[in-house]
Amino acid sequence: MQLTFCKYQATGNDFIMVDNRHDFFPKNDTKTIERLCHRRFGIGADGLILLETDNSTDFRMVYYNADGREGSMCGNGGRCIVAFAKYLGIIDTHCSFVAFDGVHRARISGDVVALQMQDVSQIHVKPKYLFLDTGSPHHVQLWEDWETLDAEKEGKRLRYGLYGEKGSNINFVNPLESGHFEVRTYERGVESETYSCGTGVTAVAIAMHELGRASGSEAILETKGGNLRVCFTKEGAVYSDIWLEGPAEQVFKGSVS
Ligand SMILES: N[C@H](CCC[C@H](N)C(=O)O)C(=O)O
Repeated sequence: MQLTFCKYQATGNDFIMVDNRHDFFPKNDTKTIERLCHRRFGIGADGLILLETDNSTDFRMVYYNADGREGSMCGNGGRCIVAFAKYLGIIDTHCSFVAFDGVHRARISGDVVALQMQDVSQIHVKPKYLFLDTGSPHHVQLWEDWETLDAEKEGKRLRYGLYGEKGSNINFVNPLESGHFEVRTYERGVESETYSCGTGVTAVAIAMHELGRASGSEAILETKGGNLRVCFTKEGAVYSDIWLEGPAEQVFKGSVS
């Protein structure tokens, strides 16, 4: 298979982007997707994303984790595909697209993409952590010994220990000054720590607000790959108008056979 692709990154969360509007991509070939994402044997990426046609929105996003399996929503990937759609000339500055968890609106200005996430109403608050779904499942836990945190080891332990085979993404949080949080994320499907996770920082912003650690309706999340901004409104128990904003850029183009 001759495959042309573009490589994108958003705060260090990186993706292989493929224009699949002609429906040529072997979507059930888990092994090929895994190999393309492999950092030694392939292009290297945290995930692979297909841009496809959709009848009622500007395009469809199909997201695969680096293990080759179709994942749930990806916030950073969602921001990258908006930049890709702009590059392909499909959209201008505003768009809507459909993904795993429904329709998203987005806007792009320079290299900054803001993406609207689905409303969140179910938040499980446990004594040591919170669990919520922001398009993907997320465990959010405050972590005290930040400097010595082994996110890879602890993430794997919680991902399998608490959530079994289906798993969850695991976020560790270090509160900084008001409304600012440092976040490290272990991603299921990649099965390691990534530089940043969009649905993850969205979950962290909401979880911190829920715990009363972020009084306003905005949070700045500092990840290994840079800063992201999440804003939202809360009415009753529902978080709505949730926007995830930050940089997303094309890194290179290429082809593989
Ligand atoms: N990196 C992604 C999250 C992918 C979620 C994926 N790991 C799964 O649970 O299927 C993001 O920016 O939101």
